[in-house]
Amino acid sequence: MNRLAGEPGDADADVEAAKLRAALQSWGLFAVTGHGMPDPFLDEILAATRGFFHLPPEEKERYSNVVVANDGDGGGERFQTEGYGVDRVDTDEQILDWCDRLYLQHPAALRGLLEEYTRRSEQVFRRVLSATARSLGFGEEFFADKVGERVATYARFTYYPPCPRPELVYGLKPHTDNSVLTVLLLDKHVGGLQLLKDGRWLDIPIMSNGVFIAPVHRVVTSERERVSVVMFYQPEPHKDLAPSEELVDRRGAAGAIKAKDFGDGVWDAFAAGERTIDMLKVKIEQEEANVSNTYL
Ligand SMILES: O=C(O)CCC(=O)C(=O)O
Ligand SMILES: [Fe+2]
Repeated sequence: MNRLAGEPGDADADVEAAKLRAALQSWGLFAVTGHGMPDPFLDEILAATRGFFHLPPEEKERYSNVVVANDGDGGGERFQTEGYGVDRVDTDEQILDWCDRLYLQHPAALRGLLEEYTRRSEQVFRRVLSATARSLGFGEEFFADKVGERVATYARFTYYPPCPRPELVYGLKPHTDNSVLTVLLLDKHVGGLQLLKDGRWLDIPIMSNGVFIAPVHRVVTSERERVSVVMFYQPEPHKDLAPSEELVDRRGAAGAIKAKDFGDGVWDAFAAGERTIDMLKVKIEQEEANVSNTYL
């Protein structure tokens, strides 16, 4: 991490940025070292995560992502993105995942740790973002300006229970994340994360630090339990998502979509097992159709 920082024109930082670019273009994932977060601190986060998921079901249900529906229809239940439980199930055909999640709500035991982790991993995120811009020959603020000062950070804790038939079910089905960058804190003892590269699924070896992910990935189950803590970084909700003019020859048909609209739809893509980028293309086309209809 430290080597990525440098004044404009700093040759060492340029060399590191070029390595970063190569990693992002070929793999979309890399291990982060030198981030300054001590191992005991990261261990504590993983232990607290495991501790939460080991609580009796009735304790965890206090954070449930299924809540009473206040839709005036006389009761019923409704899924909300936040909270503890399995992901939303839309159809009988949907591929289910062998995991429990805790998203955006944080029990007291995790809160303090998460605040500290949020502060420190945002520094990692910002440094990588600047280096990414640098590696493409832009000023360090190039992407940071697009993301905004108050980056939206979503923390997700995932528990993969021991699975007696790992050959039958994924921990998490193949997907891409919808974040600018994802910082992933991996279980130190049990692997399972796999990455799709040139049509083949490759195991990501266990590393003691976080990694960043952009490509299609999935998690396989095993007979041992596993946890992970994921931080998704997204632009401020009012920001436009669009290809940077500097990065495309011609803007062509690609339009913009609000970061919020994109984020709101990501569950649909995940539940359907679709790539987020494909969904983004469809959304942009729809938005453009709506705009042109307005002017007809
Ligand atoms: O648990 C992992 O290693 C990956 C989790 C993940 O890909 C996600 O939550 O989007
Ligand atoms: Fe993911």
